[in-house]
Amino acid sequence: MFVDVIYSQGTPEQIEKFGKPAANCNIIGTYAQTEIGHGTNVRGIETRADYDRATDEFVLHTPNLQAYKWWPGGLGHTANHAMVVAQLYIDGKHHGIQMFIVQLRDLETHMPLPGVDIGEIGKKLGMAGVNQGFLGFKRVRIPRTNMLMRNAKVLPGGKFVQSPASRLNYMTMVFTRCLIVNLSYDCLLQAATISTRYSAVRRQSPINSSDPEPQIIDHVTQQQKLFPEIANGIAYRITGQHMWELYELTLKEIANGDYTRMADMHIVACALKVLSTTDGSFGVERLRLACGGHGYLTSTNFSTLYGNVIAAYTYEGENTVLLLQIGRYLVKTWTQLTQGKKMSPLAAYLAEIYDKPEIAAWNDSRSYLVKLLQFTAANKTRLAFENLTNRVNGGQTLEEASNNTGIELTQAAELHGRQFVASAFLEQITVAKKNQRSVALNSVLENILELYLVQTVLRHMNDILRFTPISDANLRSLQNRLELSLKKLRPDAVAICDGFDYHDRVLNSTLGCYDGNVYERLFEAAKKSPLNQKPVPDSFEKYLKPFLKSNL
Ligand SMILES: CCCCCCCCCCCCC/C=C/C(=O)SCCNC(=O)CCNC(=O)[C@H](O)C(C)(C)COP(=O)(O)OP(=O)(O)OC[C@H]1O[C@@H](n2cnc3c(N)ncnc32)[C@H](O)[C@@H]1OP(=O)(O)O
Ligand SMILES: Cc1cc2nc3c(=O)[nH]c(=O)nc-3n(C[C@H](O)[C@H](O)[C@H](O)COP(=O)(O)OP(=O)(O)OC[C@H]3O[C@@H](n4cnc5c(N)ncnc54)[C@H](O)[C@@H]3O)c2cc1C
Repeated sequence: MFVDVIYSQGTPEQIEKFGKPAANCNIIGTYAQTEIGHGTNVRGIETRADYDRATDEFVLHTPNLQAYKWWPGGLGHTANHAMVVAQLYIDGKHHGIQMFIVQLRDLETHMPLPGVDIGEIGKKLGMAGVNQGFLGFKRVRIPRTNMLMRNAKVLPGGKFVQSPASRLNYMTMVFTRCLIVNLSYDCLLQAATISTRYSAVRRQSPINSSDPEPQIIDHVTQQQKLFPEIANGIAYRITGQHMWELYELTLKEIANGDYTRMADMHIVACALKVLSTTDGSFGVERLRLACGGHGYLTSTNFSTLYGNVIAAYTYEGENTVLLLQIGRYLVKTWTQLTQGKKMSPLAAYLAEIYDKPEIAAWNDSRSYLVKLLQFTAANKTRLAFENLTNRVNGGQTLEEASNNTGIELTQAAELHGRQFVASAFLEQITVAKKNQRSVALNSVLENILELYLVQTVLRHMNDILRFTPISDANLRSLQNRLELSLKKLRPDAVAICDGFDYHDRVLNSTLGCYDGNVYERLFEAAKKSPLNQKPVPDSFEKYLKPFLKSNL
């Protein structure tokens, strides 16, 4: 984030002075925005940067404990620089949040510089490899030229020049949200590889009592735990590529002074970050649970994967807050529809359904499943819009009405995200089929798409049933399609996971190794336990023996 924000929002001189050394790891920076008192509400942060005209410097100051930077990765003991997000004041006048490059530690001794109070924030649920830190400033001075000034500027003498687009300084958060989609599917597909390989090795509970114990992967309920997660991970891998293409296009247009795509890019990044971390977190846990007791051992590495992905549910925009951002966008879009305004491509489906508010008769096509999700998302948006409007008409401010409509707004937002992923996945697979020479690969990918769409529609059936005339026969056909797609995926499941090509060292799991020797690896890992280094632990003489002899 430190490198990205300099390259995307720094001047050429700042890129030369800080960006290149940071990219080369000659300096190590962190992105210090969150404070102990504020994370979501960026505009509420309290660290100050006051411009001193006499010395042409900024004075960075932490006015109180709540203003201490808290959480930035690497800040505790690794970084020697930080991109500090602070409120800018010139002659006491507030000019919003800006970004300031601050050196924190001596480059030779790594000692904190004068006025810098810095340290580590303590043990976490996961991400043991990252030292999160705290940071307080006592009137630390930095040159004026250390404020990122590609967009907003402070000229010598203190004249402030406004950024051409107010949210440009949020673009690094958008970039990181896109990165997090990669992180989420990566964790999910690693967990799917571990759990699928283990399910092909583990034998348990004969299906016919006269038969030998089958591989647990042949229990259909086990397939229902594993295969939808493989489909989810591939869905985010493929739609994530589409998201990155949008991101690169947005950057190109920003470089040409065109900021119009930023709003849609923000919403796409919010949607995919929320859905991929939500599905990634619950998917890793479901895959762990699919391994029975052994899944509870840390040697399986599920806890590391879970710790990594569940953190991303919160950081870079807590998921509920990002859903509310999408909800805000949906209400704004629906308002524009009532005013007859033109829609951007991201909202084209809303315009289509607004103009033609009935859904076509059921058919078994995959595109119909996408239509079901779009129709439901549009009607959830309509309902939220109507209830919010009634609240405003009843005298509430727009903000109060939005808060009171928050539940429906987040539900509409999730469905907006689901239809985005479903339609992008369908589109990408359709394109891939045309370009693909391998018929076998086509049928595997098509079956994964089928599984993804059917399970997503079944997951949201309570909302779909509210707005569409789905019959019992239609529901039965969906259940049959689910069971058929699981059955079709069964012979390819292990090969698909092998195709993700995770090395044993990366999976780092006693259950997920390529050779499938799980019991030997479980036992080998147990033997390495410190508690097994001698037959009688020290605690026997110290505690257990006196306990056994005592008369409680
Ligand atoms: C093998 C693969 C490996 C990959 C490895 C990848 C690893 C990745 C690891 C990443 C590690 C990251 C570690 C974590 C870092 C952090 O957490 S950094 C801190 C992150 N903090 C946040 O994200 C804070 C979240 N809060 C916000 O973003 C904002 O406060 C808000 C919620 C968006 C609200 O902002 P505010 O300024 O109050 O705006 P609003 O009043 O709500 O809306 C005003 C308009 O602005 C529009 N808008 C908001 N944000 C953006 C944006 N980013 N871009 C464009 N536009 C934006 C918003 O839509 C409103 O528009 P209108 O409705 O038209 O007015
Ligand atoms: C592992 C990890 C690494 C991190 N790394 C960094 C980093 O490198 N740099 C950095 O700057 N920060 C970092 N963060 C901080 C992270 O960005 C914040 O934790 C995150 O933005 C959430 O803010 P918060 O913690 O203040 O939670 P809060 O915003 O206080 O959220 C608490 C609850 O309040 C709710 N809430 C908040 N606002 C609203 C609203 N408007 N409407 C409805 N509900 C709301 C939330 O939904 C949530 O349920 C990291 C955090 C973690 C966990």
